[in-house]
Amino acid sequence: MDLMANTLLAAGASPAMIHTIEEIPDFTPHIDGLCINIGTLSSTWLPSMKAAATLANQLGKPWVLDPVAVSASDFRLKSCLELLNFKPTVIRGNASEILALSSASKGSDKGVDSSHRSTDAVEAAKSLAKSTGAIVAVSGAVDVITDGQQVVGAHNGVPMMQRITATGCAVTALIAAFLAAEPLHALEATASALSIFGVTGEMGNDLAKGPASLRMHLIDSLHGLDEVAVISRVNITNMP
Ligand SMILES: Nc1ncnc2c1ncn2[C@@H]1O[C@H](COP(=O)(O)OP(=O)(O)OP(=O)(O)O)[C@@H](O)[C@H]1O
Ligand SMILES: Cc1ncsc1CCO
Ligand SMILES: [Mg+2]
Repeated sequence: MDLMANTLLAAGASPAMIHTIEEIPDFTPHIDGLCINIGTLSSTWLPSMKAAATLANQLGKPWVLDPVAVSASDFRLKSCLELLNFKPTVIRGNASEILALSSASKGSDKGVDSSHRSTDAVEAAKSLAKSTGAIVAVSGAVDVITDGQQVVGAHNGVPMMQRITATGCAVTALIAAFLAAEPLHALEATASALSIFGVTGEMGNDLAKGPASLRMHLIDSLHGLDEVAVISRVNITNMP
């Protein structure tokens, strides 16, 4: 939650981290985008997630689902499948998560980190996009983004981003912010958020000594990002 909120602030967005069901009706009308993350799922938070998604849909606001460790327990898998009925605009997960969600099955994965490559989840991502109507993004060395037909790759980032917890959660939150700015262009917003986050990882890595200082320099790089760095570094391609 810390990294997610600070990533959003560095990008110029205005985060609020809300869990209590009593607060959903008061907070949700103020949103421009919603991020639902099941990382620390509980049986009391799930109804709040459904209530927030319902309101976002009624308000015509985009929302993003992060299916953290979806295949690690029956409760997570069932909860995620239920959340899909609330029509997320975008689903962003690592390859293991997208493979499991697409096949609606529990895997052999041990937890929140991926044991698959994003490029091995392209067909699963396309299938999930087609069955849900969502844009599906698979993070990894190449971030893969698809609407079920078109597939694009965002090639920025550094491997050490995997050594900081919640970089995936943070980029999902950034996708929500980009969707809030470009609600009619969900695929472009998603690819841009992933690419920009990767660029700030690259810039941060140039200054970092390890994961802890990368975390700090990544946030600083996002805060200080300018058009020159974006234009010279962003690397998004069509994938066959
Ligand atoms: N090998 C890599 N090379 C470059 N960038 C990477 C690599 N692996 C991950 N990334 C980047 O790190 C970020 C997090 O992606 P990752 O796939 O690790 O998410 P995740 O498993 O959901 O993370 P978490 O659960 O810790 O939030 C993304 O921006 C992704 O592009
Ligand atoms: C480590 C961890 N545990 C639940 S959520 C989370 C952050 C990475 O997904
Ligand atoms: Mg994750």
